[in-house]
Amino acid sequence: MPLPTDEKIIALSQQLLQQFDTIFGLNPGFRPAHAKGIMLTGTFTPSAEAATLTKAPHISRQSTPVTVRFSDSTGIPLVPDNDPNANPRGLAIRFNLAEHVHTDIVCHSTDGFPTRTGPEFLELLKALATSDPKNLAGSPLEAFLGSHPKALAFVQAPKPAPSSFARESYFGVTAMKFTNKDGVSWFGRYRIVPEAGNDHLDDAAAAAKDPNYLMDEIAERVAKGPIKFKILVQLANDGDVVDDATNHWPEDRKVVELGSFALTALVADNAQEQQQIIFDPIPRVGGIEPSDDPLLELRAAIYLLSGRRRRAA
Ligand code: HEM
Repeated sequence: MPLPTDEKIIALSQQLLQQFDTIFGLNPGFRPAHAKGIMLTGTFTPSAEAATLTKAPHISRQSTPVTVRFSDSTGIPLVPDNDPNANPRGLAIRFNLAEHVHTDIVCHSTDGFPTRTGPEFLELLKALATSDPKNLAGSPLEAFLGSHPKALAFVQAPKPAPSSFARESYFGVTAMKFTNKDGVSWFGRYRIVPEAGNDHLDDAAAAAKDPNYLMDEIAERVAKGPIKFKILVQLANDGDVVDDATNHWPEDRKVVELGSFALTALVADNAQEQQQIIFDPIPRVGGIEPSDDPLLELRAAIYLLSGRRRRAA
């Protein structure tokens, strides 16, 4: 996971990290976003049709060990799981191909993102830091959302709390370019879908939950049996915009099943492993390349810089 050499990306990454620190405070050893989480291990099995889409190594093997991290939003390590700001939830998946060789998927539970670029996202964070969410009239946040309809749509999109991390769907949001062994390529976006089905709580039911209900529930669930998800890829048609995380493709687009994974255990030394692992939004594996979406290289730099800081804490 190399750091980009582009100094503008590094400078913007540092500014974004600083802005998260301003909003959530400094919490050494924790992530500045998606701070509260839990890690599990399991196995990925490719589908029969996956090889038509990509020649990636985890698709040509019978199975691959995976490590996943479920998380709440915000940079607050003790955010209550039933705090409305804990949405969207995060899911990061690592396919362990060999010792120190891996490829990741990083996704969250809302299908989209508020801004197309990093500088715009920084503007949004700055507006957030200088506005009172309970009194938006005349605030910088109101001005930003008023002039950025996609950001407004993201903020207004329903984000109900799930009854379990295992009853939520997660979206890759940024498109990837998949290439099969014949050299044929498609752009696609990941969708991670729970075998148990989606199940969301209404506000009253969420408010009545324990502040640690999601972390506790997933530990209890995995002790009883495997937790399964399908990994799907929604494919772009020719002409669809493939470099803009705020742009949705119509629901009639073809969806291919890449495979499924079953989680079977909690990671031992969970807190220590969470501090160590740094997920990478860029796949860095043959057969799956990043699209030109400007968020990808920026996020790869930020997650690495942030992860180094976390490890050193
Ligand atoms: C400019 C856009 C974005 C910025 C600045 C940003 C920032 C961050 C930062 C600073 C972290 C902590 C990384 C670490 O310390 O390891 C993080 C983690 C995370 N982000 Fe983003 N993010 C962005 C876009 C996205 C998008 C589009 C998604 C969903 C597709 C997403 C999902 C996640 C998830 C799931 C994690 C937790 C990963 C883990 O468990 O280690 N982020 N983000």
